Amino acid sequence: MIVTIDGVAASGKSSVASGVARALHVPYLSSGLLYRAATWAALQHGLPLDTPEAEGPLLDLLHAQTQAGTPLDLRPLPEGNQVWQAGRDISEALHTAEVDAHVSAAAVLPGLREWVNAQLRALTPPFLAEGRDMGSTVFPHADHKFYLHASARVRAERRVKERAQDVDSVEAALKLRDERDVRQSAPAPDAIHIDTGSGTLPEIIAQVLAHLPAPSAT
Ligand SMILES: Nc1ncnc2c1ncn2[C@@H]1O[C@H](COP(=O)(O)OP(=O)(O)O)[C@@H](O)[C@H]1O
Ligand SMILES: Nc1ccn([C@@H]2O[C@H](COP(=O)(O)OP(=O)(O)O)[C@@H](O)[C@H]2O)c(=O)n1
Repeated sequence: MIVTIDGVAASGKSSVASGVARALHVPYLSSGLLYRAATWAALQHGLPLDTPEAEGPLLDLLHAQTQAGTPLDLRPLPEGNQVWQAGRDISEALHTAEVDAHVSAAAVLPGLREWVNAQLRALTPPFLAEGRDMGSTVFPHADHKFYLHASARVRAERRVKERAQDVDSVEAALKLRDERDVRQSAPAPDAIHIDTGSGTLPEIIAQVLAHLPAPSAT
């Protein structure tokens, strides 16, 4: 079984995916964390991301890291995905305002989208996958699809607890990222839409689970 959970920035995708995945005893995959990791690697190496010409050097860097035995390694832990590189957990560095500000530029590069999608499609179901285009593009034949949304203010008020910024600037940054991500963020036509502003996290997880078959006893 494949379940996709897509939605706008800070709509609750990874928290909901984690709760559902734990209830079902299956892994969840955070596609956004891979986009963030590639962006972080580019920033570390001083690679520009804001032009179409950025794609070649970025893919070369990712390829070279793989060849050197130090690839960006997504670990789909149920309590929260991590990315490791060269024996180090780099996950914390991926959720900074700097990565937030550059990731959408990287995510428009078609070669980077292929790099992410190939890694996700190489995995064996059952799993949940969360991001923007999991249900529309990457796993169009998924068994169950969800699309999460909430007002920009609600999302900013939640995210501000994770960033050292004020709520107005977090809201402005979220809206800007939504605009920049609009191309890959169209909901799959068969996705069930859920407003995560209208309930607590356990309630939203229960709402998703109500649409899914009960987990097997084994
Ligand atoms: N009802 C809710 N549904 C989803 N997330 C919620 C809810 N209430 C609070 N949150 C919080 O919102 C924040 C953003 O959620 P997150 O899972 O990081 O979103 P995304 O993966 O879409 O960026 C998290 O701190 C999460 O715990
Ligand atoms: N399937 C996906 C997932 C993320 N992304 C990109 O990766 C960025 C970070 O995604 P994320 O899911 O970690 O972001 P949040 O919603 O958690 O803030 C997004 O702003 C998009 O630019 C994408 O293009 N396609």
